[in-house]
Amino acid sequence: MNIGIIGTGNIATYLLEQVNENRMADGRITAVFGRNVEAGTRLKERFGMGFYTDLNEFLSGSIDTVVEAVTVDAAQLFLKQVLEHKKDLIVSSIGVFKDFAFLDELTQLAETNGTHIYLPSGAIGGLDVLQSARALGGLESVQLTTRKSPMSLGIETDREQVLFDGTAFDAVDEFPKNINVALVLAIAGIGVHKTKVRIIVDPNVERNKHMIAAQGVFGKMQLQVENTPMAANPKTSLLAALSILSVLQNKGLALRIGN
Ligand SMILES: NC(=O)C1=CN([C@@H]2O[C@H](COP(=O)(O)OP(=O)(O)OC[C@H]3O[C@@H](n4cnc5c(N)ncnc54)[C@H](O)[C@@H]3O)[C@@H](O)[C@H]2O)C=CC1
Ligand SMILES: O=C([O-])CC(=O)C(=O)O
Repeated sequence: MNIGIIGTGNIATYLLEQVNENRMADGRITAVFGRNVEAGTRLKERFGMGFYTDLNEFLSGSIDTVVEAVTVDAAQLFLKQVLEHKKDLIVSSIGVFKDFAFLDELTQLAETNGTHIYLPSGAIGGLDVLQSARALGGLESVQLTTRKSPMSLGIETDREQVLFDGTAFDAVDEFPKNINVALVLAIAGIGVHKTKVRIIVDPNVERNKHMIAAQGVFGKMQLQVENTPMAANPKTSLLAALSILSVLQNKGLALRIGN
């Protein structure tokens, strides 16, 4: 598998280390697309992949799978072209699908072109439970409570405070770099308007905590993950980068675990 990455930041660098240096997936990152020439050149010198600032040139090469690791706004610009070039697509900035019509459009494009879109579980879990629970439409409520340090949220405060209490739809606009997990929950569960989100800044926590509570005909679920923030970008949890690596490791295997 020849892998391409869109982005030259924290997740991109982590994947280059794990895949190209440590050989932790059956494939190689052969191309990176980005706008930061200095960062791209540094990555090229260290990991030996091609670096492109022209998306068309990047997508015209021999890559078969593309990992998006930029931002919600940038993902909006690039994702469609990836599928038009008949590449499989793994998305990090899931907030880009706040408008489900865009996800539907991309899904149809993937179907037409015989490719696949992967939405990794990112910094959370429990997506298998939500999908099973909604299989016959009986999932009634999903609530995410995210608790992060001021540093992880990129703000300064010395007191615990609820920063946001509302729907996943509105959370994405206010916290686009922190709440991709709300969107993947909404997609796996009951949608952006019914999925409820609370974001709390807490100077007493070091880890990025996500508590998911769901209820329905199936019963109840409560799941809490306490994530190690990544050194290069504490807004991002290590588990999010690991979940992309896991998609790369499992891609194409005969055995699938979970639904
Ligand atoms: N699904 C999930 O659970 C999680 C998703 N994420 C998301 O993953 C994405 C990547 O995260 P990190 O690597 O930690 O972020 P980062 O901030 O370290 O890297 C983002 C990169 O995007 C590049 N970029 C921004 N706009 C661009 C544009 N228009 N064209 C080209 N490049 C552009 C920046 O130069 C930077 O290199 C972010 O959107 C983040 O919010 C992060 C954590 C969890
Ligand atoms: O990494 C995390 O803990 C969650 C996050 O930033 C996101 O969902 O965007």
